[in-house]
Amino acid sequence: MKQAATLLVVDDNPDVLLATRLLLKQHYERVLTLDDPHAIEATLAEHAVDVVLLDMNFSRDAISGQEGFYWLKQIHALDPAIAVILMTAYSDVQRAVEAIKCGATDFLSKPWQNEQLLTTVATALNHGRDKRALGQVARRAQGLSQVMSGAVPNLLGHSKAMLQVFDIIAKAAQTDANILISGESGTGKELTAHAIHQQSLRAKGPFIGLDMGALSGSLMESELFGHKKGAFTDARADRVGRFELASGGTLFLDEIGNLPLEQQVKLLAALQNRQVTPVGGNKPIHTDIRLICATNEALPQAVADGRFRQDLLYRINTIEIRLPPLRERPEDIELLANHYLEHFGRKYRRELRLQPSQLNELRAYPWPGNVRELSHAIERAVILADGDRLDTALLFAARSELPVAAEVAAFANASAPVGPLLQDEGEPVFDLERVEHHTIASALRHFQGNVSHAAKALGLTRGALYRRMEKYGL
Ligand SMILES: Nc1ncnc2c1ncn2[C@@H]1O[C@H](COP(=O)(O)OP(=O)(O)OP(=O)(O)O)[C@@H](O)[C@H]1O
Repeated sequence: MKQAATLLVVDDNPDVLLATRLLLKQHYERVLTLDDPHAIEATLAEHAVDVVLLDMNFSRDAISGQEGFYWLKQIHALDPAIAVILMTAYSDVQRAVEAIKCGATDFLSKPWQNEQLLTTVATALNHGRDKRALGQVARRAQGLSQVMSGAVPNLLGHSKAMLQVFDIIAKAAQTDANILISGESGTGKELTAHAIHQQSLRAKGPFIGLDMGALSGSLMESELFGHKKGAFTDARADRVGRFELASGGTLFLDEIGNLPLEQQVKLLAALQNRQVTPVGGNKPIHTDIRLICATNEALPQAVADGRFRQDLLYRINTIEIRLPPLRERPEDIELLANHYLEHFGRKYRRELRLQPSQLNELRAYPWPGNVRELSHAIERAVILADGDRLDTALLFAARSELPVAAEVAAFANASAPVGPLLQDEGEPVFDLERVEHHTIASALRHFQGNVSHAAKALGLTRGALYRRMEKYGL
């Protein structure tokens, strides 16, 4: 049986090309030949070549062998993992050593025995594959260290609604089905995606996330599929895309509703064909991922509005998990609040307890920012607590800072001038930080805790808004 490999023979002697091709064709799936080394670049761009057999002497400079060295360097500049065997009729040990030092995998002197040629090609092929695999591991490791975060907290809850969620997670985790997680901001969609990955057969593989709310369309494409050096102005080196990084594991696409239509087509094709082509490249890369998407908007509505492709929605929502907002599961508040109290108590070395009346207030509050808001509220109250008691006012500090309706209305209408923030006595506030804090709180309140929408209205990326929310404890 022929081996799946592509070989390229470059020699300006047509007899050598014919003889080599006839011999190698019996053993390898594809054998390409070139009589002019200037065509090497175009050939390598078109085909994934594993081994090049390269003549050392072309007509320009028939005996020194320098031309062979020149083309060897050119090949490795295009793809350092290609195995190159140099061939010459003027063999000597000195040149063999030089060729290997310059990166050739092996050296072959003409005329050769067929057996000798086949053994050299087979060895070079293995060598090239090892080198390619090592390169991929190194590139993936580099990419992974950039996108993987640290330990992930557990998904907590004992309400009926959350028990149902845990049940779906356990069942879905055992399959490779695509999963769509929906829910308001801060309900734990990302945490749920981690939980699925950790319980799945891919748990030992990578978990790679990408927030579609934080990137522009073209950047998203390059992040998803990778890019080749020179594909666009800032592409100074090849970049591995998240699809490739997630191979063997899980790819988590947050805020999938923000993916522009043009990129939706490409994502659909990547999922259907199980391969991606980096931006500026032409060689598809096979991928093996489980896809989990998250959204805090109703995608069927986005489909009805013509903003989201129906075929893509069907492809990504084989299993749907809806995370209930915290206000629909007040039974979970005590568990979560005590969890965060202990967590932040340890972090800030404070021993604090919640009073039953405080718990009742926590249960009654609607938590538009869901679990994220609850955790921030507890963290702030722990930091600012006096003695061993939590101050109820501190727990709800964010609530008391929420803006009045008139300002929300002004904010909602972008064309209406928003007047200065007024203190109680009617004096304008010129403290930028306070104004920023107030405006962000207004936006979040107006969009009912939807971070993406608030970020868009504020002209910030979701990442930038989250950083400010952390800063102001929102
Ligand atoms: N059930 C839960 N148990 C413990 N922590 C939770 C739970 N749900 C959410 N959290 C915490 O709340 C915060 C927000 O969670 P996460 O980022 O998963 O929410 P999200 O729905 O993906 O939010 P967004 O849509 O804004 O990205 C995180 O700190 C997370 O650890």
